[in-house]
Amino acid sequence: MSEKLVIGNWKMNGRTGRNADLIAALKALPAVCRDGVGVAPPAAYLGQLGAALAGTPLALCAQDVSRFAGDGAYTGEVSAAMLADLGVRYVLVGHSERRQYFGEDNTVLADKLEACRQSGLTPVLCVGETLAEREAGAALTVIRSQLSVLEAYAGRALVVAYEPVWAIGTGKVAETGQIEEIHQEIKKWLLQCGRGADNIRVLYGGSVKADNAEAIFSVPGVDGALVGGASLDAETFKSICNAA
Ligand SMILES: O=C[C@H](O)COP(=O)(O)O
Repeated sequence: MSEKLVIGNWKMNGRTGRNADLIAALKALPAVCRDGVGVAPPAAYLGQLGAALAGTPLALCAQDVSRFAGDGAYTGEVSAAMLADLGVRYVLVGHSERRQYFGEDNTVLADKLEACRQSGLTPVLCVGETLAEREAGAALTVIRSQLSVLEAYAGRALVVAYEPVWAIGTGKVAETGQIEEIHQEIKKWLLQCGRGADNIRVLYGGSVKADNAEAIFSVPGVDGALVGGASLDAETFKSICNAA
């Protein structure tokens, strides 16, 4: 896709005052940039950001969603319907930190994808290999297995994010050749599954910073970025958005 999408994933960071400053700075981005920019705050701040972003082209995103679609006795959970009610457009599904710390597997993720579909949310399915898997030559096998959850996903709206686990928060960005290879493979897989890969953005994530964003965005097949740490600094995130 030609128009890039950049999502800032704040992870478990933020306080009301700091959030307001960050959003005020992002609202000052040129309109052409704001169209393809999303912010994923912790669930606790979705209401604050929803109000702050209302009427702007900046997209409200969620970092996670409950696998349970209906209201009910699921203490601590936030449903897709609630996210939609708050104005959320994109939801991260299967981020490597959810897979690592919360044991999320394809069974759980299939439910989350379906919950997103039912509420009209666009899931951002995150895939990526660990360093051990890459060194064992298993990167593509792992990614294909993670993508296989899409075989049961009936929704049309979809974004995929390739995030090599070894590049997340480490400062070690994947080489452009590695990024291009995996993005092309993901698109090929999507096509083989009968999905129009031209309509599905594939983002890169993992140590995207102001000084490497332009090179990453120029890699064929890269349709945007999922940015973690660098999205917490307004000026850095703005530089990344401008590079897109
Ligand atoms: O969701 C974002 C990714 O985990 C990348 O994080 P990072 O930019 O801090 O490496």
